[in-house]
Amino acid sequence: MPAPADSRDSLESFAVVARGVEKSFGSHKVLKGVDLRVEYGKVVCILGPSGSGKSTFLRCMNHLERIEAGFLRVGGQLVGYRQHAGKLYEMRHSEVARQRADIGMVFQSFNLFPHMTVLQNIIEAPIGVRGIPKRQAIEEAMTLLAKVGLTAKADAYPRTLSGGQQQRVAIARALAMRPKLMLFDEPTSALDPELVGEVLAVMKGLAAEGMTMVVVTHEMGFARDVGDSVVFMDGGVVVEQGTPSEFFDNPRTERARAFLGKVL
Ligand SMILES: Nc1ncnc2c1ncn2[C@@H]1O[C@H](COP(=O)(O)OP(=O)(O)OP(=O)(O)O)[C@@H](O)[C@H]1O
Repeated sequence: MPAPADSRDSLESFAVVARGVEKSFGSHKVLKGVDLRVEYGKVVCILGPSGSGKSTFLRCMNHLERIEAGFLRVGGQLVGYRQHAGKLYEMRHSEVARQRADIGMVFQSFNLFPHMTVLQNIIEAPIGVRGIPKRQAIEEAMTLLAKVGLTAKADAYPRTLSGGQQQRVAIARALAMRPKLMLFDEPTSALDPELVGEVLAVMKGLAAEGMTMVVVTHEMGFARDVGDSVVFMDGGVVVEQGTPSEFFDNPRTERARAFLGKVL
């Protein structure tokens, strides 16, 4: 059970505050006390070797994984837990759903509904979860499709789209919920190399608009060019956090130097 929140970290000025987050799968401790702060309007890129716990940590941010120690706040609210009379209680499913509505998530594998058109994929949650009138949801979806360059594909089914197009739809679908925070879990890892650029360009546009973004990525160029800060994870902890130039040009730890030596 996570420890009760520390009042110093309940600052609303941070989009995300994590302190001492721990998570195990069986006897395998994957997160061993992760600390992180993300300011509103910033792009934080999480880098690190395979198996270092990056995706697990990201999934904790919207309670897709339940943390076991430490605490995690998004938008000033504890993720997945409610505090009452000094005790913590895990949220009911409906409360978690309400909390997740403010947090957009884009996965490596797109996860579009195959039996729905692009437009239906985008309007489903705004109508069903947010209660937005259908006409308005369609108008907003078309604006988002224009933003990701896919106006012409509104009536297409996902299977007829390239991976890059499907991922751009997935981004539009997440944005349709008007999230305050966007989480990206290796959004280009499943794409053919020639399709990576179109997805990164959409993400770069979002960053320029001031969207708060946490991005787990193996795209070092994106982290360097678009990230406001880079978080380097290894062995279930944050080993370094700094500006991209601090990290890429002057890594402080041997572990970061070894990682960069392999990926650059
Ligand atoms: N649901 C799960 N059940 C059991 N083990 C898991 C589960 N999810 C992740 N793991 C394990 O936790 C460890 C960290 O996985 P995670 O996906 O967070 O790493 P990562 O840093 O994102 O790696 P990659 O860059 O390869 O995606 C790995 O050893 C993985 O096998």
